[in-house]
Amino acid sequence: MEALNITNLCKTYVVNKRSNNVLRNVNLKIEQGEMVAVMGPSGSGKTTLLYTISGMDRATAGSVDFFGRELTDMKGNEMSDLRLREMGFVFQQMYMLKNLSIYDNIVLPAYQAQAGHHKAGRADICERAVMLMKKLGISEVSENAVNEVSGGQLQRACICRSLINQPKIIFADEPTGALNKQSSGEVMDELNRINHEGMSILLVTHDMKVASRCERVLYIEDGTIRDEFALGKWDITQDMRVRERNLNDWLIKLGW
Ligand SMILES: Nc1ncnc2c1ncn2[C@@H]1O[C@H](COP(=O)(O)OP(=O)(O)OP(=O)(O)O)[C@@H](O)[C@H]1O
Repeated sequence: MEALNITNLCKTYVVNKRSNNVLRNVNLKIEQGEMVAVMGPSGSGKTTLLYTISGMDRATAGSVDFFGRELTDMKGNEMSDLRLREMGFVFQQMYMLKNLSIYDNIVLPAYQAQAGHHKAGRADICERAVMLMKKLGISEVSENAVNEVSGGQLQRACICRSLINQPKIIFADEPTGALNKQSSGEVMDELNRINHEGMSILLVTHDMKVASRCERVLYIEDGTIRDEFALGKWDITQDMRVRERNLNDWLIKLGW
């Protein structure tokens, strides 16, 4: 089944009466369980694509079918609700609330999703958070404040937060952009693991190492998908250097 079917997606920003056609007729399908990277030059529209697909920005034209539902004509509150319950987000700037512990940050979206309902589900939420923190190796910092953990731990906490409502897809915008090489590798190990468990992931990156762990890489230029490269699903037995080399050769041909 397709997680996303995007047809003729356009996004135009108007600033000081000047139009900037940032996305121009983007067509794209993402299968359920796929892990896809978006690369391309700075300003080519990568983040805009992620924001427009996920309804954080309104599309100017075109269609976004998300598991059989059209998103572009959804009302604002309906869209926010769907984002909260069915989409997970991981950003370069981690946007954690500084006055809350790591645990409280992780459970917050689940409490939001429960607002108006009775509190019986709180034990479930706690169980899910504990399980996720264990899985991502951050149990020991669960009560720490946001400024008392490393960048890698913080990003792993953000991944826990993105998963707390059991979404259908994860959107990640430069998830390793603020991390050193080792933490970046650890965060990607987790995203790969989550993907192997069936989660669909669409991520934006400038980093070839990150993209080479994805199944498919899209190259966006001037707001259109110029080309794509199928790497196949990564598994631990494959030589990452070969994937990186193949991806690098393709990117060089595109003038990256
Ligand atoms: N909210 C906005 N209002 C007006 N213009 C915007 C807005 N967001 C992005 N843009 C413009 O859209 C274009 C694409 O921006 P976008 O952030 O999508 O590029 P990108 O490919 O993600 O770039 P980078 O790799 O540098 O992060 C740029 O020209 C940018 O100035």
